Amino acid sequence: MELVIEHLQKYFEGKHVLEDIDFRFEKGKIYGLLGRNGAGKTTLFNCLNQDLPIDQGKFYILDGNEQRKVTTGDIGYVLSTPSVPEFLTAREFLQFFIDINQKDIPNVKTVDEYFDFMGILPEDRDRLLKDFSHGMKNKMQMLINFIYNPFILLLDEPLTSLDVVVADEMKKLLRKIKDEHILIFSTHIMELAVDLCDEIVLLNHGVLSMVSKDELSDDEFQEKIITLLKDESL
Ligand SMILES: Nc1ncnc2c1ncn2[C@@H]1O[C@H](COP(=O)(O)OP(=O)(O)OP(=O)(O)O)[C@@H](O)[C@H]1O
Repeated sequence: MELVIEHLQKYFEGKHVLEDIDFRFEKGKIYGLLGRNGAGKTTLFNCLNQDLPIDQGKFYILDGNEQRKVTTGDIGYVLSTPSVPEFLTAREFLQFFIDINQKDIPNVKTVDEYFDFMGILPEDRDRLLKDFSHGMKNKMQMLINFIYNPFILLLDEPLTSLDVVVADEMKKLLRKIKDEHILIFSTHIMELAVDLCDEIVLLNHGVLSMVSKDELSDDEFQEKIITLLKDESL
């Protein structure tokens, strides 16, 4: 299965942010999306998640020879600024999420099993989410996405605010689930992208392009990416 994007364009008040996104994301891979500040990574995610209307082009899922629309159930989106209902406790939020999505969640576990899985401490489980740190809110967001298990997961700088232990667990988890998913991961941390991702994709001047690693070492590959981003910004 593939996520196919054809000639997608997005403007904001005359600013042409996404000029011609034409790309195929394949199941079974983690894609690292790199681009300079303001390149349009979040805008692309918002378009794919159908939070923003696109101005031109289309995107769809290709399953064998069958094309089908991307539905909201196909996509999970972990935002860089986590958005959680602050007036609920972690337990209330998770229970509510499970209740309303029960029919779409295979092998539902107990709320505490999910908290254990995500490393959310017992003393935090009944606290209001408004008192959670940025990283803890991020963990809650990641958790509901892992539970819902959408085919495509868009991750907008998700590991940046997690502590090193959780970030490492998340990396392992992403590697574990990648065979059945398309994972697109935006980050400014080059080492993370090179370490975690199967493919590096650059967004620059409104266009996506894949960077081939060839026979390069990790260090040489990182140099190549920086050079490309610098050159293309001229
Ligand atoms: N709702 C909006 N209205 C107007 N302009 C917007 C809107 N959202 C984004 N933009 C503009 O689109 C461009 C791309 O923004 P976007 O947030 O997608 O970039 P990014 O690659 O995610 O950046 P960063 O790496 O800094 O987070 C920027 O110039 C931004 O100002």
